[in-house]
Amino acid sequence: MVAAEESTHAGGSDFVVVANRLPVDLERLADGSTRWKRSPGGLVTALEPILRSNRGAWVGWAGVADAELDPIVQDGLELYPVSLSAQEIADYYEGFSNATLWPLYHDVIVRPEYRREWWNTYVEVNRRFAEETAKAAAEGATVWVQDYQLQLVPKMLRMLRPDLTIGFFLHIPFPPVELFMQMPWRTEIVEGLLGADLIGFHLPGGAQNFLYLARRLAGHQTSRGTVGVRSKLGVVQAGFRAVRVGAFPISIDSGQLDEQARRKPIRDRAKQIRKELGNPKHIMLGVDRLDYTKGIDVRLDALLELIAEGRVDPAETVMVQLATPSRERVESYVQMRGAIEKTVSRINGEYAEVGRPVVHYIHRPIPRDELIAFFVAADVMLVTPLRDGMNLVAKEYVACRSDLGGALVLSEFTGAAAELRQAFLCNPHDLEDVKDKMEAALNQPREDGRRHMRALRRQVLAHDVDRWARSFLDALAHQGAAGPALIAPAEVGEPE
Ligand SMILES: O=P(O)(O)OC[C@H]1O[C@H](O[C@H]2O[C@H](CO)[C@@H](O)[C@H](O)[C@H]2O)[C@H](O)[C@@H](O)[C@@H]1O
Ligand SMILES: Cc1cn([C@@H]2O[C@H](COP(=O)(O)OP(=O)(O)O)[C@@H](O)[C@H]2O)c(=O)[nH]c1=O
Repeated sequence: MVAAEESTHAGGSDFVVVANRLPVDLERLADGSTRWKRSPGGLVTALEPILRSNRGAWVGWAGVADAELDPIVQDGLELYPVSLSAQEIADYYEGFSNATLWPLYHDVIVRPEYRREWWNTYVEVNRRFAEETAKAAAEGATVWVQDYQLQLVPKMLRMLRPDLTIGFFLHIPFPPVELFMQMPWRTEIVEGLLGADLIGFHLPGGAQNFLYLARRLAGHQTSRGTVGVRSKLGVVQAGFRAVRVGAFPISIDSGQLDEQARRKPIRDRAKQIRKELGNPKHIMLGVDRLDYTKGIDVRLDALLELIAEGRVDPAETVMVQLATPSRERVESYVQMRGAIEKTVSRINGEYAEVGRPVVHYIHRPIPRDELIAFFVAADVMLVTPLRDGMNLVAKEYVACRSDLGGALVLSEFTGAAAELRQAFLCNPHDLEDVKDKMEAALNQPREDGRRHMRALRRQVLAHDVDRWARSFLDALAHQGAAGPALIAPAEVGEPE
């Protein structure tokens, strides 16, 4: 860990976001030139508008190896690039972040690998992020550290810069205690997070799990009672410091998306998409990073069986799967891509006609406007993750449907399912349930669909990303002391 004596001088930013990635990736082109492109994933979707409205700075990796870049202002955002070598990307990003933490925190859908060399690099890289942040932040600044790649940064940063107010938000699920206990460096991670003043999770269950671990692994007293949504924060009494723990479900800029989706060029493009797909009766849509957590295989298997059983007619139904490439050098991702592409070929091999595929599969990032047009065009949106922290795509689909058309099939194992109760909720581990919900969504009477979509939209439009950020940052700004009712580590018991 970083020694307090190494303290760096304060920088100029009063509000600093620290995330593994910058909101833009540096792309090296074949002719040797470079350009910036939008980074993948929902974290960037959510945080970019917040940073813009707070006029803050963003510390993160530029997405390529060995890029020694000076701080830059890019499209109005102040960016502080952190350089990673090819070996660090392999050990810290692909290794510890995405082959250890990612599967462990997503219910061990694939087996996490525990390797000391990955852990050592994770510590080193977290230290570098803490040091870069210490340079960027002004005296007394607020720093908001993001996600599982940077769980040690809060403690390291506090040692460097005790003057800062530090928040941490976890964008992926925090696992059940019995799974987290597998982690060889479990105590270091809990203590790393406890360097923050406020730790946020999407759901109360994650916050509750963390409180239990703070008692059991770090030996601290914690508050009693259940954590609420944006209310009833939990407290860990870490020495003289009270660290607060809460649930803050993330969202999207729903008002802006609603407005964009109403524009004529988008609506025209949506009509054109329908036409290009052969004006089928039903369009089903999936939009995901190509990740094994997303359940793309589940929806393809369900479609295959529905067609085979005569419950879906391939002559009048198409599925579009937009799949952004993701973590392509991690072995489990390579395997999953092979399996998904095989199923796409099988469905098309068995049921497509010349010029009329049943599944349209696109494996490249889709520009924002095009994505919105797909949301407007789709009759049924398929969101079937085996586990997902939130899933912004589900909320984006709803925000784009001011026409009250469309239907959402949504896995119960997403954070979004806690809010979007009027969706066709399904258990992705139960293929018959997924099939039933897909069939029901395809055949939903129009008036029922309009009623469901109206209720879904009420939720998404009232709970936007601004509300998420405000509720977290307000709680961070108003630190309170721990109440009298604390549970001592000796009373550790079972997780609530
Ligand atoms: O940076 P990558 O490795 O390419 O991955 C992209 C992002 O994926 C994850 O997103 C999560 O955050 C979303 C917003 O809170 C949430 O809706 C989703 O459920 C999560 O999976 C990851 O957590 C980010 O750090 C990555 O940038
Ligand atoms: C496929 C695709 C997606 N997007 C955008 O990316 C994010 C995804 O966020 P979500 O929370 O659903 O999941 P992860 O963070 O990836 O785990 C969402 O805003 C999509 O609209 C995109 O811009 N382009 C794409 O091709």
